[in-house]
Amino acid sequence: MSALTGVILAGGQGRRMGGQDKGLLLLNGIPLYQHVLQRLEPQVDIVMISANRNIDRYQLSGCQVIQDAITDYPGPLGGILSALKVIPGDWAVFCSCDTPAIPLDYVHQLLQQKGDAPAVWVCSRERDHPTLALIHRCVADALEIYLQQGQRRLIQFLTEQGGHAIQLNDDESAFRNINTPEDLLKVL
Ligand SMILES: Nc1nc2c(ncn2[C@@H]2O[C@H](COP(=O)(O)OP(=O)(O)OP(=O)(O)O)[C@@H](O)[C@H]2O)c(=O)[nH]1
Repeated sequence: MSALTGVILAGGQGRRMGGQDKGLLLLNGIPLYQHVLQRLEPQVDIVMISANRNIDRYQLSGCQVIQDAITDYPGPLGGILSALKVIPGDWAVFCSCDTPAIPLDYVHQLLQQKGDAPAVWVCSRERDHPTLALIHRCVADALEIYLQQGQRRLIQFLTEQGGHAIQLNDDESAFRNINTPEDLLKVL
């Protein structure tokens, strides 16, 4: 397999967080995206960060920062498309910047169980987590058309491409994501 790139999705608007850049919020004194970076880095060959503001702060991590080609906050699929266009290998594995306790083997589990699918994503016992996804760059052209049509639904797109969910049985706390100030207080 060619180089596997991990991509931290940190390009959202954070409306439920009052418009703050969620990836830079401090959890135990460390920016949220750094928690993800620490857990993702050992699982992949390269890490890139998908961000649309505070680029210089994300660059301090030493990772390449990719900005969305579509500029009006197209949602996670916009970050996924921009990343698929620049990764050096065939596959990228994605993770939201707001999920600081991702399993240390989720990439391994996705790789082991993907079969021939061009895209797989995590589901836990409770729900789907489509921003924890392993995606082949062959879907990039179809994704560009999907976004040009104004469509934004991640699971729908991945399913149309022949993708499927893979269930991981880790404790639900591994998949907890932080969307609101209350969520942040709960994990502090
Ligand atoms: N590159 C990129 N990433 C995004 C975009 N929108 C969301 N994301 C990322 O995708 C993940 C899930 O995003 P959400 O929590 O649904 O959206 P959000 O904009 O961060 O927050 P809300 O505005 O409160 O929904 C987060 O890691 C976001 O940073 C976008 O337009 N571009």
